[in-house]
Amino acid sequence: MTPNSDPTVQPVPASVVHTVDAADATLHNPRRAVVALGSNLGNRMERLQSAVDALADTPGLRVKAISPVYETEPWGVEPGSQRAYYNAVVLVKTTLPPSSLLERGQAIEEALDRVRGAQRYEPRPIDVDIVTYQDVVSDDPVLTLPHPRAHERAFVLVPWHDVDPEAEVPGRGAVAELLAEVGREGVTPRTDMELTMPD
Ligand SMILES: Nc1ncnc2c1ncn2[C@@H]1O[C@H](COP(=O)(O)OP(=O)(O)OP(=O)(O)O)[C@@H](O)[C@H]1O
Ligand SMILES: Nc1nc2c(c(=O)[nH]1)N=C(CO)CN2
Repeated sequence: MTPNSDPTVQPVPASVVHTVDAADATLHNPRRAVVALGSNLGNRMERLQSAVDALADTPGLRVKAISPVYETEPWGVEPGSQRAYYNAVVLVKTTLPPSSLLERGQAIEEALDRVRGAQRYEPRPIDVDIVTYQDVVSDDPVLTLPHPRAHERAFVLVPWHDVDPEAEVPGRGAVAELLAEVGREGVTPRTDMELTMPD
């Protein structure tokens, strides 16, 4: 049969070819993302591990590294007003676009009993923040990249530096340098605890 002899076969518009090719490229081209986890309500370690398990269980996402766990002083609230957080950072590779990664993080928060209160920085059983997605820089308030406060948070920089000492915060500089500026105060390693990669 000659290419156009079947009248039911329509030519594929160039825009569709382009979109499909782009999606295909994404499938073969996973992106690096950094996800920060925090918990200061309920069983903090159990929540962090459940969040790691749920991330690892996400189609199109692979967990590449899990940082040590740190016990950290609550940031951004009156000293002594909240229980300490446990924090960790997870490096992932994913074919999900940034918006889907954010949605997945929020679905994990909900599944682990996170209820959004009226006040900022309320205690929470789990927080899943997208710290970076490849080198993307965006000021969209729904998903700001890199996370707008990550560069000033020792509870993010310390565990991130452990798993990727060469890391950079796009537009802000090297994690090692940012960490030297911020310092490690209030961020204590919990060497008695370890998050594990699910089987
Ligand atoms: N990089 C990001 N990661 C996660 N959420 C983000 C990001 N950028 C913007 N957001 C938006 O921030 C909103 C509030 O998120 P959340 O309640 O987790 O904030 P928070 O953890 O209390 O504070 P912070 O953002 O300072 O860590 C979310 O609904 C989300 O749309
Ligand atoms: N130590 C610590 N402090 C915080 C944290 C956190 O994860 N760790 N998360 C916050 C809101 O995202 C506010 N303050």
